[in-house]
Amino acid sequence: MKKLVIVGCGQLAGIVSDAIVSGILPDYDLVGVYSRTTAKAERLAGKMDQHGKVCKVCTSMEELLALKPDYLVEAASPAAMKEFALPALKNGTSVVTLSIGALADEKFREEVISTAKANNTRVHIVSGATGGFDVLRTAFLMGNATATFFNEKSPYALRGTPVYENSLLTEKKVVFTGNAKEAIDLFPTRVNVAVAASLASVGPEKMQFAMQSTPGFVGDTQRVEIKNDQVHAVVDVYSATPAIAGWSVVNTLLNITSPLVF
Ligand SMILES: NC(=O)C1=CN([C@@H]2O[C@H](COP(=O)(O)OP(=O)(O)OC[C@H]3O[C@@H](n4cnc5c(N)ncnc54)[C@H](O)[C@@H]3O)[C@@H](O)[C@H]2O)C=CC1
Ligand SMILES: O=C([O-])CC(=O)C(=O)O
Repeated sequence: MKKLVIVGCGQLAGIVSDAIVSGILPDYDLVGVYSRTTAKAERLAGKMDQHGKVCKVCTSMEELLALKPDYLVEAASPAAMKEFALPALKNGTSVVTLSIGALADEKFREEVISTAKANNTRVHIVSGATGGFDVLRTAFLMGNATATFFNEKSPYALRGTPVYENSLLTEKKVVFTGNAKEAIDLFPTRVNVAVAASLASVGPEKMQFAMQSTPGFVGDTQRVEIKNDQVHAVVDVYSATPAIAGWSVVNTLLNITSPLVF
């Protein structure tokens, strides 16, 4: 059995813990959880307890890592990923991350890579709200690739960001164009998906990114397009809710222990 812990006990973490309870991840014991709001970690651990599973509520990262987990699911935020990835990797704990935006910072990414190598650990980048990383990587490896990313969302999903204005409630507008690095700098918790697709292919600086706000739109469209001399591939995912990102963690955890790897 692999020892698993979760950092960040919100909506997506709940999908992972439900998968454990329902027996979809039989190779994992969820031994500990940690969240900034301890009540959320207690709620998640309480659910495990109801199903006869012992899961410790930790009040610090040190306490969580002292459980010597094999895998840590990061479902908190890119800021949390920046804070916790290196201590986890040094602890012998591999990281499965949703907050891939943290890795757009090249210096941090290089530190993560060297720390993982030195400690025989790995960072697993989940497909999140998109997918097709196999075809993106393959087309990139063939050479001469260019790639673009398009995200469509509701104006309500942009409240609290620098691009929000009331006119978005009635007018369709492309609110941002730039590269994936610039996008995550402007929307630090909302475009992890674009950074992930860029790391699988042309890199954060070379992935062209556009975000469109559409009145009345529900959910998200994430469309990645890659072209080289021979290949033109489009990965176009619409999702009514962010649940797909939580399920992509379940998929990655399954792949880690499966004899057949996708
Ligand atoms: N790769 C992808 O396609 C996607 C990635 N995400 C990422 O997944 C993360 C989790 O998403 P949700 O579950 O919807 O968010 P949420 O807001 O429901 O849950 C996040 C939880 O983490 C906790 N948290 C935040 N910072 C923390 C810290 N430094 N230490 C400990 N706990 C901390 C919060 O208190 C909260 O309980 C998001 O922040 C985002 O970065 C979300 C959607 C798609
Ligand atoms: O727009 C979305 O739903 C994807 C998202 O939150 C992210 O990539 O962080």
